[in-house]
Amino acid sequence: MSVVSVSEGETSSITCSLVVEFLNTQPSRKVNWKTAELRLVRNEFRDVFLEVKLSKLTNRYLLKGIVVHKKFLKEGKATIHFQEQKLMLLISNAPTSQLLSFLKTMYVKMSLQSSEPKLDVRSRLLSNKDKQIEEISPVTVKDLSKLHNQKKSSLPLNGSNITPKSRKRSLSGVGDSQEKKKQRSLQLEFGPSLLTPEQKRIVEAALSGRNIFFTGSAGTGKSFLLRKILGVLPPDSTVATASTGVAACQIGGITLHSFAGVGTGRAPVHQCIQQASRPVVAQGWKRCRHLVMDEISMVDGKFFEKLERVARAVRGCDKPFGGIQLILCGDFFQLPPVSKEYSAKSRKGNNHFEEEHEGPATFCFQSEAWDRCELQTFELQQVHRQKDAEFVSILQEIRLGRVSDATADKLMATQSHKLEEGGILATRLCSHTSDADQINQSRLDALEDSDPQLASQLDRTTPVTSAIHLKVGAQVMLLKNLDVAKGLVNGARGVVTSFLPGDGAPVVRFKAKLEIPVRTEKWVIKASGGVTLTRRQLPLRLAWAFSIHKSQGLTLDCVEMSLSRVFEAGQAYVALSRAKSLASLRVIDFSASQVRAHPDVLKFYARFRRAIRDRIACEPVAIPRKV
Ligand SMILES: Nc1ncnc2c1ncn2[C@@H]1O[C@H](COP(=O)(O)OP(=O)(O)OP(=O)(O)O)[C@@H](O)[C@H]1O
Ligand SMILES: [Mg+2]
Repeated sequence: MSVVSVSEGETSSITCSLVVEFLNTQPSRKVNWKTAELRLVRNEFRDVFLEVKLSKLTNRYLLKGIVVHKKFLKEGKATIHFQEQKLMLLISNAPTSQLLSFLKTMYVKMSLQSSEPKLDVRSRLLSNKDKQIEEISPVTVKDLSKLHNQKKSSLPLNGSNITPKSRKRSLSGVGDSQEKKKQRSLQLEFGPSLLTPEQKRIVEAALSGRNIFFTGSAGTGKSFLLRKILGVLPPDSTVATASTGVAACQIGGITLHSFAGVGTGRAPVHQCIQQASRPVVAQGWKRCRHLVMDEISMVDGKFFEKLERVARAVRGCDKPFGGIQLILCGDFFQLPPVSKEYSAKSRKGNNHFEEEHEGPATFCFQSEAWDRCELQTFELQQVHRQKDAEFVSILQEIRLGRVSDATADKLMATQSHKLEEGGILATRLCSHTSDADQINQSRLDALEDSDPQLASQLDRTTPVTSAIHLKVGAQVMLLKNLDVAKGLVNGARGVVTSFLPGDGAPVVRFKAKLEIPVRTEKWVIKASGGVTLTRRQLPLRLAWAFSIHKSQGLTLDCVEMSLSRVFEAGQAYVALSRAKSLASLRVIDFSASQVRAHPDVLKFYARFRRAIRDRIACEPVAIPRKV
C-alpha cells in the first residue's frame, strides 16, 4: 500500500529552476534554465504528460516508466528520470510544499491512468478525436476514492507507467520503514493544510511580497505558520532566521546573527558593513529576497537598525532592507532583547547570549528601521498549544502583567501536582541559565555510570558526544518529530532506561508510554545563498532543567518552575505558557509581584489594537508611529 498522503486540490503546476540532462550522449549533455514552468497535462487519449515551458520553448514528456528521486525534497529539489526517453529533469528552487503537492498530483494521476483501458496504436491512428492538450484538473475527492479502491483491490501501479524499480524509489514507494519515516516527516512539514482562516490570510500576505509582521500570544501557531510560509517560498532566495539558536532550530533556520555576518553587531555601523561585505557574507545578503525572522521580540532594536543599513549598503539598493521582503513574527509580551546586565549574569554559567549592545536594549518596534519597512501587521487570536479555556485565560492575564486573586490561587494550587510518571520527572524551568546547567550536571553526576564500554561505543557513533552525555536514568527531551501520531514530537519528555548492546543506542521511555531506542538524526539547515548545512546527532537533550530563555518557542510535556527569581518582563509568561495544561504544570513558588509586562510593549499593542478596533481581528494595519 502506498504511503503517500494526498489531499484534494493538490497543485498541477510549479515554477522552478531546471536542468535538463540528455543521457543518450556520452558524456551526457546538460542544459540549465533559471526559470521553468512545469505543468501536468493530458492529450485526447488521456495520456499524462509533463509539459516543460522554457522561455519560448515548450516540450512534453510522456509520464511513463519514470523514477522520481525526492531525497532533497525539503530543499526544493527533485529529479524525474524518464528511463525510456533517456532524460533527466533536475528540479531545484521549487517552493517545497508546492513541489510535494505537484509530485503527489503526478502520482495520483499516473496511478489512475495506469488502470484505465489502453487504446492500441492502430486505434489511435484511426481515431477521429481532435488533437488536444489540456491541463490536468486538480485532484478531486472522486480521484482519491478511486485510488483508494484501486489500492484495496491491490491493483495500483501495475500498469506500465512505473517500473518495478521506480515502485521502490518513486512516490509510489512501498512501505519500507525508511520510506515511511521520510514520508511522515514530509507530511508533517508540508502535509494536508491545517491552517486556520486567520493563518491562511497571513500566508497570502507573505506571498503578496509585502513586508509583514505577525504577532499573537504564545501557542497561537506563529512558528508553525512560519514553517508553512517557508514551504511556499523559493528556497534559494529565502533565509529562515530566529533570534536564538533554539528558536531557529524550530523552523529549520539559522540565527539572525550568523546570517548577518556582522559578529555581535555591536561595532559601529560602518564596521558592520565592512564585515558583511566579505564575499561569502555579501553573497548571502545579495541572494536573499525573503528574510524570515522568528522570535523578533528578542532582536535588539539597535541591531535591527544596523542590519537594515547593512542590507542597503551590501545590496547597493536604497529601499528599506535593500529591497528584501521581511517576514517577521514574535510576541513582544514574551522575552525582550537580552540586556547587558543579563548577559553578564548568565555568561558565568553559559555564554549563549552574545547579542549584547552598548547601552540598554530596545525593542525592534522602537527603531526607525521598523517604521521605514512599513510592515503589514497581523495578530493571531486562536491559541493552539493549550486546549483548556481556563488555562488560556490565566495565561492571557499573566501576558498583560496582571494577576487576579483567582489566578494566583490557581497557580499556587499547582504546587501539589504530582507530575512524575514512569520515572519521567517534570522539567524545571529556571530563570538563570547557570542554575539549569548546574541542575543537569549534578543530577547526571548523581546517577550510576552505565556500562562504560557501551557509553564509549555511543561516543564513537555520535559526532556530538562531547555535547551530550547520557546515563541510565537521565531525564531527556526529544528534539525532533519522530512520530507525530504516537506523540513522539519535538519537546516530548522521557527517561533513558538502557543502552542497546549492539550499537549503544539509548533506549528512552517516553511520557506517551512508548519505550524505543533513539538513534541519530540528521538536521538539514538552509543557510544563505542556498548553502545547506547538515548536522547529525542524537535528538535528545538533558531535561532535568532548562533556562526560561532557552525554553522560548517550545511546547513542553510536564514542567515545573520557580518564579520567585524571574527578573525580566514577560519571563513568567514565557515559562507558564510552555505547559499544555494546568494539570501538566507545577509552580513551586509564585509571587504576583514578579509578573510584569513591559510598559512600552503595552503601549505598542494598545496602539495597534486601537488601529484595528473597528475591523476584524486579523485585518492588516500599519501601526502609527513608534513609542
Ligand atoms: N492550525 C493549527 N492546527 C493545529 N495545530 C496547530 C495549528 N497551529 C499551531 N498548532 C500547534 O500549536 C502548537 C504551538 O504552535 P507554535 O509553537 O507554532 O506557537 P507559537 O505561536 O510559535 O508559540 P511561541 O510564542 O511560544 O513560540 C504547536 O504544537 C503547533 O503544532
Ligand atoms: Mg514560536
